[in-house]
Amino acid sequence: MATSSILDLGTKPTRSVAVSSVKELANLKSIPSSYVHPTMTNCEASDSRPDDGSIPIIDFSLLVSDDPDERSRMIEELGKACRNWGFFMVVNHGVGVDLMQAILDDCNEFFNLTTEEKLEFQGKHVLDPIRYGTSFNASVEKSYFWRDFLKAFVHPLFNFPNKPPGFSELANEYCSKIRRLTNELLKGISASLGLEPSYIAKALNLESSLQIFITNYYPPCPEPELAIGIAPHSDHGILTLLIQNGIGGLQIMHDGRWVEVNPISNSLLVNTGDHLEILSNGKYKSVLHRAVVNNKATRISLAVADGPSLDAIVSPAPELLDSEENLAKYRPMKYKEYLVAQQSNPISGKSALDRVRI
Ligand SMILES: O=C(O)CCC(=O)C(=O)O
Ligand SMILES: [Fe+2]
Repeated sequence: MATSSILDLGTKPTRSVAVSSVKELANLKSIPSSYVHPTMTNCEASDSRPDDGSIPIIDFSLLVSDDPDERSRMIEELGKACRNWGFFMVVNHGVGVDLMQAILDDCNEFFNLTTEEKLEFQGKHVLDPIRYGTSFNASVEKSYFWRDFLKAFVHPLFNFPNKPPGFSELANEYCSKIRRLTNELLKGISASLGLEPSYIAKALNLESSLQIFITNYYPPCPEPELAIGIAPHSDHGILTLLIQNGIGGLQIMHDGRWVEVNPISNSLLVNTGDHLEILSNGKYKSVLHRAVVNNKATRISLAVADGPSLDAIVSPAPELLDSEENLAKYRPMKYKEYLVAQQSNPISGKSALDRVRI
């Protein structure tokens, strides 16, 4: 058994307890001290407000409609959502409800495999194409997240665990649909920036886009107010499309406050990533988000993140720059290097972007 995801819990008795997943901790009465998260003990930073219905909603069927007026209206809405929120819900997206339910069921089945079976998929390096693990990057973290995860690079090459039976086939189907949807959303987003619809796809070489399947497992936590499922961060790619098993927990930062996301049923939740911020020269900022935990029910989420090709060197679109008011705010960097840096360090807000910020 490799040591990288065996956590030393720092419990009071001197003998430390090693676990390879939080699923194994779900029966505790209190959380080990190593799971008390600093962002949660600071009341001001942990305070959140309910979603009051103001999160933008994008009707995908209108974005691809034959009616040019409907399309322009949705492109405008998409631009506003990216500029003001970095987050929106997509409805009428054409990804079947049955498929969404089935893939979430399979994610649950994966986490129900024995520890030994799951550890077969434990990656050792952040670029390993399949990685099962716990927390975020347990080898560099001081306090752990109440979260187990499976990450798989599913495009341009499809890598996936071979169990439970049928999971891989279903994931392939789901991720292809999400990729098509993402590409259409990016056409609209390009247009909303005043660029050719295919601009982003060409600039970031999306034919070989890195698509990552990330499923998160947050079991009930005995002291949810002290622990965090995943600490505040932005995603490194362009867009992430997320679904969940009906249990809430995702929060996004908006106007300086955490907003609890209450998804419209069967919608897909979309957030903008760091590489859209870089390409748009800061017009569309990546959104800070986090997942909180509860003491009642297991939450499962599935985030499918699309990013540039690993070899793409990304910089602000020259069409959005000039020599006066719109100087470049980010330095060019190869996506692969950005990804390794972000994933190798403890997660910390939007600190990965600081490496390229001018
Ligand atoms: O579980 C969630 O709602 C958020 C997960 C997330 O932010 C991530 O996997 O990057
Ligand atoms: Fe995220």
